[in-house]
Amino acid sequence: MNRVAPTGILGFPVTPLDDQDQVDELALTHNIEFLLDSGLEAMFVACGAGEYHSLELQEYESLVEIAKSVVGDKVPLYTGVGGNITDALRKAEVSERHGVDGYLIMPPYLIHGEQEGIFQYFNTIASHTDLNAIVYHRNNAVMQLSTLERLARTPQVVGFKDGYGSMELNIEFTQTLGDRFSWLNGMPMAEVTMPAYVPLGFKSYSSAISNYIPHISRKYFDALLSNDKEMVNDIYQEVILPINRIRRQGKSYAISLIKAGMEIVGLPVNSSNVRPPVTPVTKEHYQQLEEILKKAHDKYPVDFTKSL
Ligand SMILES: O=C([O-])C(=O)C[C@H](O)[C@@H](O)C(=O)[O-]
Repeated sequence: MNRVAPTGILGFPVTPLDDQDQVDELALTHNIEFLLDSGLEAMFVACGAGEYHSLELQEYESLVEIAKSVVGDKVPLYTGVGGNITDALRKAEVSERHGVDGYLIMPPYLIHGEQEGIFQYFNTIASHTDLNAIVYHRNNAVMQLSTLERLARTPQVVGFKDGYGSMELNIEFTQTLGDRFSWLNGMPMAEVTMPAYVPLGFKSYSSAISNYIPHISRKYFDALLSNDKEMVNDIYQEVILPINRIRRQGKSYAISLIKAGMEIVGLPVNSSNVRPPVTPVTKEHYQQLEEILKKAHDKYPVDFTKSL
């Protein structure tokens, strides 16, 4: 097992649902192919953006199976596990059976734990299979350094994904644990905070907007890495900030705004089809996103150039 977490722009495909609330498998295949063709460096299926919270085991398994058949060995494939720990262990087994590279361990369901409990939660799931594991640091799974240091002794744990946003903790972690982990930015619309994360050694991020404008995510990340401040600023002002202003206005826009963006650019997703408590984007926000994307495509037409 290659004990290295993926770096670069990480794709988090949504789970397309049809009008009968069934997973639209053809659409999922198409969308993953689109992300691969756009040069994303890894695929994370059935995670937050993939409506993990609402998937039953059979649906989960078919998502993993489809993703594996499309992704093959082209890029690393990760799944989401977490929530209810018993359920997470079953999903970890499914992931292993289908030969994926690893899983992202999302926070426990609802309950808050002490640091010992958070350690046990992550460690139990990470050591349950031989797959790589990335721990998702956010909400009710916020760690102190000593907890992360303990997890560093578990070989399966290859990555730390921050969705909490404490720069103090991030600096403490990266300074102390350095190369032991790959550091992933998993903040809401991670492009927004990536300029602050790159200097700390975060070499990758989960990108919601890469589901519909992957070429702009790429241009932005390349500009960040090459210190092209003008390009970073242009894309920030023209695309990232305006989309994020909409994103902040909807509690479930981490999912439904992605589906809206995909529908607007012509990908096979019905943005009204989401599962509660997620709600679709309002008409007003949908139209605002349409305008932003139109301008963005005029200024940054699609090209499939992968960074070297
Ligand atoms: O678990 C997940 O789906 C993610 O972390 C990806 C999201 O797109 C996240 O980066 C966000 O909320 O923008």
